Amino acid sequence: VSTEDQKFTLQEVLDTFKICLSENKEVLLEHYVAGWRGLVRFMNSLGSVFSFISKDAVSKIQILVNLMKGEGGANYLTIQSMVKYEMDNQLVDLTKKGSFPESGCRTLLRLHRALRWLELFLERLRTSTDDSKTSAMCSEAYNESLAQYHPWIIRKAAGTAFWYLPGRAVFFDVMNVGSPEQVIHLLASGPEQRADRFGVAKRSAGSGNWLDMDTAFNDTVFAPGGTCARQEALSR
Ligand SMILES: CCCCCCCC/C=C\CCCCCCCC(=O)N[C@@H](COP(=O)(O)O)[C@H](O)/C=C/CCCCCCCCCCCCC
Repeated sequence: VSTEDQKFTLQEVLDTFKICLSENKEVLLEHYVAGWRGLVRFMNSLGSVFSFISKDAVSKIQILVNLMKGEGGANYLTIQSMVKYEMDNQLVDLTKKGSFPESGCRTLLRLHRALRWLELFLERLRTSTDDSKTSAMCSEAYNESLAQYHPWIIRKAAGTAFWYLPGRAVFFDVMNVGSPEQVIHLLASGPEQRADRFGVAKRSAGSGNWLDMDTAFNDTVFAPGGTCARQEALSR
């Protein structure tokens, strides 16, 4: 049995995100990428109807891996060093069809927004009941997060794929953490604990969500002032 085929648990994936955070509170890209690989394995185990979604995640993971392994790899140890390097060297595309569609900043922001969807979805799963519909939970979480960044055609395709999601019991099963009660217990840790778990905690008091990368970018990476414009540009 190859490593790829071995059973994996949600706990392991969450732990991988947890160790993203270095002692000096920087986010280690290597572990962030490893966490994403775990999520892709979950997605792949849910059926081929989601392959267009996992393919996009995989290609974005690959962009980060290529940057980490490339000539400038030393600059891609942490999110903070990556953003500094790309901003200092004008490697970030600031227009919709810019020169750097595969910048680390742009790519990571998109992946990180997807983690916001996951946060919202897992919270719904935690508070759901036996007869709750995963398609509705998924769709609500999507509409509250990623949908605002996606064009109509992607929203439509995502909405269609959600109808093919397995039921709540299957989700609990693939998490591989034990009984439904144990799953709920795992998911029950408060937002602050989850922040640590995913390793991308908010940095400043008063900011919003634990996975609000836009805030994290603001607080930790971009120089004070003028940050909104830069974020806007990255969002395109
Ligand atoms: C045991 C827990 C179960 C959960 C298992 C799933 C875990 C996976 C976590 C997240 C998956 C979402 C990955 C999607 C990345 C999307 C990044 C993105 O926004 N890409 C778009 C923009 O990119 P650029 O064109 O600007 O480069 C791109 O256009 C998107 C293309 C694909 C469609 C994305 C639809 C997203 C749906 C999110 C819900 C995922 C449901 C997965 C099924 C469980």
